[in-house]
Amino acid sequence: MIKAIVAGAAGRMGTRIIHNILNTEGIELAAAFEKQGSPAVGKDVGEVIGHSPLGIVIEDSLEKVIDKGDVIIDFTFHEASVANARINAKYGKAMVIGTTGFSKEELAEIHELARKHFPLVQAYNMSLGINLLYKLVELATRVLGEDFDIEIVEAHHRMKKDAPSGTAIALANVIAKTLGWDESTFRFCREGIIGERPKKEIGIQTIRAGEIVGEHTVYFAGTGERIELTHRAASRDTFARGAVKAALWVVGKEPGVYDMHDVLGLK
Ligand SMILES: NC(=O)C1=CN([C@@H]2O[C@H](COP(=O)(O)OP(=O)(O)OC[C@H]3O[C@@H](n4cnc5c(N)ncnc54)[C@H](OP(=O)(O)O)[C@@H]3O)[C@@H](O)[C@H]2O)C=CC1
Ligand SMILES: O=C(O)C1=N[C@H](C(=O)O)C[C@H](O)C1
Repeated sequence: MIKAIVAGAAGRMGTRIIHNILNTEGIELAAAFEKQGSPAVGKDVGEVIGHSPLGIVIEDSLEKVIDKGDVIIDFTFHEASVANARINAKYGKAMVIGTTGFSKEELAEIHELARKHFPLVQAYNMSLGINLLYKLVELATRVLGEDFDIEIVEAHHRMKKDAPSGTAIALANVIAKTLGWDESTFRFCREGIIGERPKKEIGIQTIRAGEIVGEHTVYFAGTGERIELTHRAASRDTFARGAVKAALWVVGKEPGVYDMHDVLGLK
């Protein structure tokens, strides 16, 4: 039985990840923690996530619980995930990180720590559908190439702290890599007299509204025709299921950086 430690246990994703762990064979909740000072600290995790009591109290740091688990599942905040990866480098537990909003330096540090000290699944989107969408977008980009204008639109709930979404950035990276372009072609917003659209540009636009769980559309617009590839997440359980699958997969792997394509056998 794999023992999981959940970071950000009272958060939107942490809550759904714990429910999914409780409903999945082969994995159990060993511990949960939250940010220092969170009202959830000291409470039974079951009470916090809307479940019957589980006999596990939410702690306020990874260090206090890390000995109890085989894998840490972290969907928190960029700085918190970096701090947790640093702590875990001393223990070598498997890790699943779904957090978004990292700077390049932060992500590079997490990957470097993982390559040396622990197996890590890191992905900005753990749903099966989005991971298939990456493949479909790669194919469409290859076929339609530079003749079509490519734009990404992402929409999320009003509580989301980072923009654009990690998934939108990942989609832009798939497109850029396929075309042999780099990040200088990413165009994050437009305003004013912007002139005609350059050919070598990937637009990335953000909507923040209400309770939208997560939507991504990639437009391929050419002369006389347009293709739109859209993924809509209807519930956070789609991401949580992926995270639990990743946790089951990553325990026992060699130190290194893996993604959901490894987990889902899409490589
Ligand atoms: N990869 C994927 O498939 C998905 C990724 N995400 C990403 O996951 C992250 C979390 O999203 P979401 O659950 O909506 O956000 P929430 O803000 O609801 O949850 C994050 C939780 O982590 C807590 N937290 C912050 N710092 C720490 C810390 N140092 N130690 C422990 N807990 C901490 C927060 O506490 P407090 O509120 O007190 O700050 C909060 O309870 C985001 O980056 C989001 O983009 C989301 C969905 C899917
Ligand atoms: O914050 C969210 O909610 C989500 N964040 C991820 C991202 O930034 O790509 C994935 C998902 O769309 C939900």
